[in-house]
Amino acid sequence: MEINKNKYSIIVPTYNERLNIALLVYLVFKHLRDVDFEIIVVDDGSPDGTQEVVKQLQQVYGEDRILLRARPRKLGLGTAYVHGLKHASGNFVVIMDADLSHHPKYLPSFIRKQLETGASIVTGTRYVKGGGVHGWNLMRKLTSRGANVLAQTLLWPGVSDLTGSFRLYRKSVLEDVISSCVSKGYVFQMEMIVRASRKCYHIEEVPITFVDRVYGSSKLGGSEIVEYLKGLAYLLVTT
Ligand SMILES: Nc1nc2c(ncn2[C@@H]2O[C@H](COP(=O)(O)OP(=O)(O)O[C@H]3O[C@H](CO)[C@@H](O)[C@H](O)[C@@H]3O)[C@@H](O)[C@H]2O)c(=O)[nH]1
Ligand SMILES: [Mg+2]
Repeated sequence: MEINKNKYSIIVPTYNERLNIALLVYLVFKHLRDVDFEIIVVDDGSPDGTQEVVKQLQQVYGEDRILLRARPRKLGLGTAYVHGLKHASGNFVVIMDADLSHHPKYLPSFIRKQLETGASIVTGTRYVKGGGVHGWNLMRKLTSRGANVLAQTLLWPGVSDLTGSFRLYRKSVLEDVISSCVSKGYVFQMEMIVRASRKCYHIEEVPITFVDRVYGSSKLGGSEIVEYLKGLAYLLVTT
């Protein structure tokens, strides 16, 4: 097999993920053995001491492998990615959640898919054969499905999972797409992929199973849903 000379910057936004972050880091190292990567944790001043755990992980794995790029307070998921990206030294960037809903075991399939196809974006999808969701209640399932069906019908971007955030990007592409995004919260995932599709970037998908978190709770609230609907309307008129 050809040697993979790419470097992958894995951006992990955290807000109160003290109980998850160490396991996540351990699993990333376990599943990415022959790959050059760094993990960039963007913590928004978590009151639970997430940053203390990250500092301990830096002692174990090295400050060149685990980067802590904190912000003073909770400033939203979309802007956390923008912040992490500024510090990324890889030519590819992976974005994933800290709470193990995005399992690091899928990382090799994202990388393989990109190498095989030369895609600019590989997005994890729950909504094709081989993918799925575990552990969500009916309300949350309906919210996710509804959000996807709505955006799918109105914006037809040609991607099956618009709101998922487990993705691999060519860094230059992420920089380009991110600079045209206006949303700050969860709606960001949808805006990103719609804009990328409008810009005709090569997007591939890999199936993933999203398993609901064991520790802590979701930060997705009602206000995020309102923001999502606003974002959808905005994209509808502007793209
Ligand atoms: N730095 C930072 N991190 C945040 C913030 N809000 C959430 N996070 C982090 O972002 C990740 C996802 O947050 P969750 O609260 O666990 O989201 P979820 O409800 O499980 O939603 C997931 O699935 C959605 C699709 O159904 C996705 O849209 C969403 O991005 C996420 O992957 C976690 O690592 C969490 O700590 C924030 O304001 N700032
Ligand atoms: Mg989660």
